[in-house]
Amino acid sequence: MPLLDVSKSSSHPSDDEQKIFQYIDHHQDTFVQSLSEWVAVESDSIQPHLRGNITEMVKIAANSLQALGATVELKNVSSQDEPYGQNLSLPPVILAELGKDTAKPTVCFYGHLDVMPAKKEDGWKTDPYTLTEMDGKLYGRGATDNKGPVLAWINAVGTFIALNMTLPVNVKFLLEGMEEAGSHGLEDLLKENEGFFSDVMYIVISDNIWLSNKKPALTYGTRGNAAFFVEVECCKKDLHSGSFGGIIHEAMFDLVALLDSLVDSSGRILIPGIYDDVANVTNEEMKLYAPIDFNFEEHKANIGVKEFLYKTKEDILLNLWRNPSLSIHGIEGAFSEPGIKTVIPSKVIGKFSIRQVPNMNLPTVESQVKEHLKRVFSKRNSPNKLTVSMQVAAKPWIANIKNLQYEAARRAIKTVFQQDPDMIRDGSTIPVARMFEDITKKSVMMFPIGAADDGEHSQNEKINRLNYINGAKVFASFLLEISKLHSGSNLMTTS
Ligand SMILES: NCC(=O)N[C@@H](Cc1c[nH]cn1)C(=O)O
Ligand SMILES: [Zn+2]
Ligand SMILES: [Zn+2]
Repeated sequence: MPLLDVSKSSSHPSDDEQKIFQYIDHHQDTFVQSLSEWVAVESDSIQPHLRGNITEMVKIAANSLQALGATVELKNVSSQDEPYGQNLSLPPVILAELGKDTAKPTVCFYGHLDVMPAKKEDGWKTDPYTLTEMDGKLYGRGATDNKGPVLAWINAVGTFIALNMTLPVNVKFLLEGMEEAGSHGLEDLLKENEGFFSDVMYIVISDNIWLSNKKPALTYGTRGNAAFFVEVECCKKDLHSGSFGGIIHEAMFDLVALLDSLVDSSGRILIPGIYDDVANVTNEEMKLYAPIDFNFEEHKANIGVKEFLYKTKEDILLNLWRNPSLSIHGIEGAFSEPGIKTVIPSKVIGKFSIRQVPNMNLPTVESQVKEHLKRVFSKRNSPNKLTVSMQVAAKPWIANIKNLQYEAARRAIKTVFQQDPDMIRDGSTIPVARMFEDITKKSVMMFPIGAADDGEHSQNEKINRLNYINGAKVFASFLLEISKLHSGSNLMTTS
């Protein structure tokens, strides 16, 4: 039975790696300039009127891949997006490939080119679409989620080509532009292009962050997401609260009561049955938590909270990674600008989502949520109209860390960062991870390069220059390692 001979994994860069790392160091300003050009495109997938920017961003990325000599296809997505009941076309998805050597393994990298909304007025120190460097940190929307890591992959592959070095593996790229909205249309696209994955052996995603500001990590699980709209309508149009307040059942009264029924002050979800299918924690799983380097004070300082809901490292990680959580995101239709507008909104939509985990089932979650909200609403004897809909349905993902690509990534991290990674899960959702496994049956690994304090989705999102540059190095080293491991040169046979 072949086993990995870990003792042979060196942390000293090979001659090829030294040449590659030197090239990356010498070209770091060019790489930062490319990131600046990418960040300048407001490729926001949440606001429908900005959809054209995503297509522009897709074309820029396609050009970068073509410049490497890749064969690039822009695939139209057959399904339509339906925000607010309007049909809107979806941006194309990039399928690209470099190398077709049947003797080499094929690694496919997935990334996304869209970003979360950002406005300077939200509390950014700098313009979110002007990459700005301060103290070695590159601030800008998408810097870490996910334009920086996508470019780090392109820079890693580009370095082999610039140095006239043979790529150690065949490389494919799948880059999409709707991830932040829940990867609309991607499932259909994967099904329509199964042939693209026929020779792919490993799929890598670099769309999350480490658990620490300094210590690298590899990720083996993410939660899913079931996002809901709960809409209450009380009248045909907004009303003067002096003329009508006190005589009608206001939509906001109902909505606030509904939202308040979802979760208690300890963070426990109050929807009956929601915890029934959550997988039990095994001893083997608990053993993975012990060596993790989790710094409470650093984590609190990164986000500016006084305390967490839980007191121990284990409880925090269990509740972040493998227990469900419910968050309330906002209310559409309610006045939220500065000042006070003395109006009764006619229709309000509460938005919340449940990060679900193995072995929760999405249709079950959907009916539990709908039943619960209907029950709470019926007790209020309100004449208003209630509509509940599930807007995003993304499944959780969990990997086998014994897979060869985890060993290759661990070795690459050891070479570039001179330490072993934390083996972590992530509370957020990358919808495509589980889609890939379900549709292509290929194994997926998450290989983050961003630090815990990068502020994904938040104000002042950033990536450290060092992480971005070392990201290119560690990805290049990974390609060399996977090729070595694959060819068996580092495999040991035991009887
Ligand atoms: N970096 C990954 C990420 O932020 N993913 C989004 C995806 C999503 C889930 N529901 C809607 N979008 C996330 O919020 O986890
Ligand atoms: Zn992302
Ligand atoms: Zn994101």
